[in-house]
Amino acid sequence: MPRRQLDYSVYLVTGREFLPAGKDYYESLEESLQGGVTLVQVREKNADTGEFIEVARRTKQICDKYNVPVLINDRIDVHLAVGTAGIHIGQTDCPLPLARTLIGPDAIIGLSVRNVDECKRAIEQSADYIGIGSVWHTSSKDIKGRRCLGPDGTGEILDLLDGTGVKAVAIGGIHLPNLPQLLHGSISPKTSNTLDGVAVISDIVASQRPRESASQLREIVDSFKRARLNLKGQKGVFSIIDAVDQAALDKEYLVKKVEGLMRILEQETPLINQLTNKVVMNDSANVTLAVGASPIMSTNPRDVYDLSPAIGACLINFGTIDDKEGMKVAGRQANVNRKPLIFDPVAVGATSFRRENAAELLAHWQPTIIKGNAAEIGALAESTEVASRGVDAAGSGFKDPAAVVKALARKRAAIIVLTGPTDYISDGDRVYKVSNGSHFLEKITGSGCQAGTLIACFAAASRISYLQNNEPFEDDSQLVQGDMLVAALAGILVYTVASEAAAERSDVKGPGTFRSALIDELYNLTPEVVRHRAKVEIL
Ligand SMILES: Cc1ncc(COP(=O)(O)OP(=O)(O)O)c(N)n1
Ligand SMILES: Cc1nc(C(=O)O)sc1CCOP(=O)(O)O
Repeated sequence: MPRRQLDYSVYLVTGREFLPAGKDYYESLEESLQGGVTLVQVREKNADTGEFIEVARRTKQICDKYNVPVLINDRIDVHLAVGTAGIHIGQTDCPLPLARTLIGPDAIIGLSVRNVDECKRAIEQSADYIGIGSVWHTSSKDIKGRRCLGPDGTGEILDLLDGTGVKAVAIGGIHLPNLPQLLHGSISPKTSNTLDGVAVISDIVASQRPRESASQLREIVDSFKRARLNLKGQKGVFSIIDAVDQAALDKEYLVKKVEGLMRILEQETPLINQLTNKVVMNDSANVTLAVGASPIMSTNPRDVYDLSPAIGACLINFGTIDDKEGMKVAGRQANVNRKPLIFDPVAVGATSFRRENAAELLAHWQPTIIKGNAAEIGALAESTEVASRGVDAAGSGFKDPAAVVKALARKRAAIIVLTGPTDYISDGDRVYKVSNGSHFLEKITGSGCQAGTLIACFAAASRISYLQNNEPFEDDSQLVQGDMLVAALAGILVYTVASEAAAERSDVKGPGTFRSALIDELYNLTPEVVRHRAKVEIL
């Protein structure tokens, strides 16, 4: 007979040592169950056996009232003494096959997994579920010397579970503000497998109001699961929001969408916060104004925190990486406030310093759109193709650029924009190819950065368009609202079409005059010109 199925959605791991002063453990437990905790693990690191059994017994008594199963951390004897649903064991605890022999076929066994190899073993040994961790830094356990997996590392492990029946929760540093980031960022790149739930200690146990803490986590997990059910079969990361009939998805449809976004920018003037490099700051602010949006270049951590609710989108361009703390706060708050977050990882492959900083930022927040040239996208995709071929000016640097952007979009759960003489944009499902542009773009500094700025402007417009026109779609768990694939296309198309118009002007004699003409052409660009010139292919 198959073992009973548990609901892993919000998995409370207990920790009496983390209770706020004056809060009783059993009272906190009961409140968290009322908030919607679906599974409880009794974890006692300092109690002797008698005390552990007593705590587990009373915990089970309370959980039984709410029909919530209880598992025991590490101790098979305590599980047997209390008659709980099963155990959770770590890599250095009783080996799983032996534990299975001792506790019988009906009990649940969960196993901690820190990497792909441990996950393979857990599957071979028929674990019921795995606890993947630590996702982020945690103060609830000493994880010194261990690399935090981040959402993407979690997703790599989830890929192995698809079709195995083994369930998965993530653990370590999970709190309400980073939960949507984790759920989306861990969608597995190859199979689109997702977490079955999240395991937390401090977010609930250390709370003065565990009922509210549990219920807020539960709302987000439930909403995410409902959204994934609605999306069955769709692999794109953000196509969800503005899901369109595939038959309607032609160039005509896309250009019409871009035109609509251009009008919204002019009417609504969204504020775009740009943490960008010193070389391009002035031009980035000017192109923002030229398309109708409003620039602000704030980097101070306190300031970006306060600004976040008011902005339409946030751009993080880490050209000179002077303001990492501000970048961390701005990106995290963009996630928390569900604002589009555009990441331009300038020269990320060039030095280990840049690679490490990009990894740190990407573990801290979830970008909506990542824009880069071939070398940058190659570095993020961990591809050696561009480095070994050299970025040739006539191509993208990749043999199959469409496949690269598609795979990276799935890996990072973000829209990927690969810029170059031809631009490629993907959400992991669809790929758009844009062949507009001018050779002058390579002759001015910061053209890629300006493209990133315009993508941020149109992402803000797309969000506004969604809020004006659409029924809310599982808002609790969505990282952003609006069609971000079309937004990325709009940013690229408007920029490259304006560059063509600028290059054709008789007063443009070289890069200097081109630079000014480009701002003028962006300012004067009409939807009709975009329609007329657009060279967009749907691959
Ligand atoms: C759900 C879940 N996942 C992982 C762990 C960690 O277990 P373990 O590796 O045994 O470490 P300790 O909890 O014993 O410190 C867990 N407890 N629960
Ligand atoms: C018990 C535990 N195990 C981890 C692992 O990585 O295996 S992290 C962790 C602590 C989780 O606590 P919090 O939710 O407060 O971060």
